[in-house]
Amino acid sequence: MGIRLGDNQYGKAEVRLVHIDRGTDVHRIKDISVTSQLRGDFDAVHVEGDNANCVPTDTQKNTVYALAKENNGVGAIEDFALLLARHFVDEHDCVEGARQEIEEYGWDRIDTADGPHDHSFVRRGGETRTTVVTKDGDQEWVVSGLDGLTVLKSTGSEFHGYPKTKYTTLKETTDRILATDVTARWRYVGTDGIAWDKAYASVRAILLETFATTHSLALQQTLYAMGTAVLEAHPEIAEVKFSMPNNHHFLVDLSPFGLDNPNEVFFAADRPYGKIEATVERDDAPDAGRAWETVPGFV
Ligand SMILES: O=c1[nH]c(=O)c2[nH]c(=O)[nH]c2[nH]1
Repeated sequence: MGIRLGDNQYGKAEVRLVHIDRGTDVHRIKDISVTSQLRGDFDAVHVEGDNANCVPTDTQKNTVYALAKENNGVGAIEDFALLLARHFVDEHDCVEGARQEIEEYGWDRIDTADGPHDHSFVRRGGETRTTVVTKDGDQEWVVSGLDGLTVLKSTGSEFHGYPKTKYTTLKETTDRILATDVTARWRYVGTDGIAWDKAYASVRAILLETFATTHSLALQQTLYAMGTAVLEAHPEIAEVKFSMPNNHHFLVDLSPFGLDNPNEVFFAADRPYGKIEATVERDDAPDAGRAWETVPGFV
């Protein structure tokens, strides 16, 4: 009987780190969650319980904190994830690759009567910035993105012309609310010379601008327009993946109360919701390699 260990990776998940830059009295805060995973020659620990090659997950956690200090802070999460991945692969012969995932939670300065406060902050909405660095030997891939970018337009959205069957009840509309929570992931080509923070701010702004200014005939069309606008402005990005709920707003029937309701009062349903997912990609994009992998072989 032949049984062997297949694909595997291990590490510490959701290492929460807050770094305060106290360089001046105007402090800066960075708030992240790091999930470190190592890949390599780990047969012995799985098969025999021989830990000689098993870099403890506790050490991986400590490394996250120590490198934040030695690096004088986190910087762009893409740079910090690359730093961690390179550190683990360089430090241990048995570590052949790594997957370093970072989520970043934004904080804004509290606006006081005397202006933005030096060292008091308020969490920025439900939005999260993300990155995943995958390293395999000398090869590196960076996939960045955002979760929870909640947007709504109160007009400028239609939906009609779809097939009708005996089960169709949906009314065609030329004026509806369009609302979604954008989850987006974009794959960078290479890692050198990319101004990660600038690129992130630009992609986010393009997503918002395009959502706002596209007259929508379907959420699918809006999604495609958003991805196209990102790729047109960013040659260093090869593809963008989206997952976007269609957060339905149903017009409430107020006729029992003798009231008409010309697109003013809505029931905001939380479920079920449409779930619209697509990749917008360049037809000449370089191969994605292992960029989208979670566990190799599991995708
Ligand atoms: O933008 C939309 N796309 C759909 O696929 C769909 N399906 C649906 O019922 N409403 C909508 N709206």
